[in-house]
Amino acid sequence: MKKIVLLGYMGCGKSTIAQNLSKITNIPFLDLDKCIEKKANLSINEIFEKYGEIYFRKLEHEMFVELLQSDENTIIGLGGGTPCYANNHELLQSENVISIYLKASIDTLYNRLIHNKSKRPLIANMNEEEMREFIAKHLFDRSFYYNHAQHKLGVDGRTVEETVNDILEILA
Ligand SMILES: Nc1ncnc2c1ncn2[C@@H]1O[C@H](COP(=O)(O)OP(=O)(O)OP(=O)(O)O)[C@@H](O)[C@H]1O
Ligand SMILES: O=C(O)C1=C[C@@H](O)[C@@H](O)[C@H](O)C1
Ligand SMILES: [Mg+2]
Repeated sequence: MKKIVLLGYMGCGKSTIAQNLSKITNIPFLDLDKCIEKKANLSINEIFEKYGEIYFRKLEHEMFVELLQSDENTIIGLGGGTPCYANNHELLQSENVISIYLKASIDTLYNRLIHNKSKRPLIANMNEEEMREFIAKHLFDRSFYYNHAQHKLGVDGRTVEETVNDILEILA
């Protein structure tokens, strides 16, 4: 069964794009962060606070493998860090997977995340200057893993509809 896997940095639009793609294609969408929250019965913030990031990464890997093994066609929106831990980046190239990196610039990410950081524990407590520098360095470190995706789509200046259409072209 095919899995359409969307990946990229926090705020690149994985959840938003996946929801819209799901409506058009009628393929169910599963958000990895939400699946982890449901299984743990805790928010991502609570998992980080109570058990730490390493434990979160373990749950994240297990849930990613579980979602890939289901025998349904699904759209999976990864967490921002998912490809960068365990061997998750290798799973992006599995046979039944179509993986798509939603590639956003530092400016796009900063402008989106500055208004929307409270539910993202890695940046929740940063001021504006710290956040810009953090995103720049972090994106650089993570790009190696994101670039294991089979397809890359630039999302700067693109509307949700345009990006969804770009994905439909990849799937055609
Ligand atoms: N053209 C666009 N495409 C996608 N999202 C957009 C766009 N313009 C604005 N946004 C907004 O960017 C924000 C971040 O998007 P979203 O939460 O989908 O990102 P994410 O990649 O799922 O982040 P996270 O990894 O933290 O879950 C949302 O508030 C969304 O509405
Ligand atoms: O970029 C990251 O490492 C994260 C992104 C979010 O989707 C969550 O998975 C969590 O907040 C960690
Ligand atoms: Mg999301």
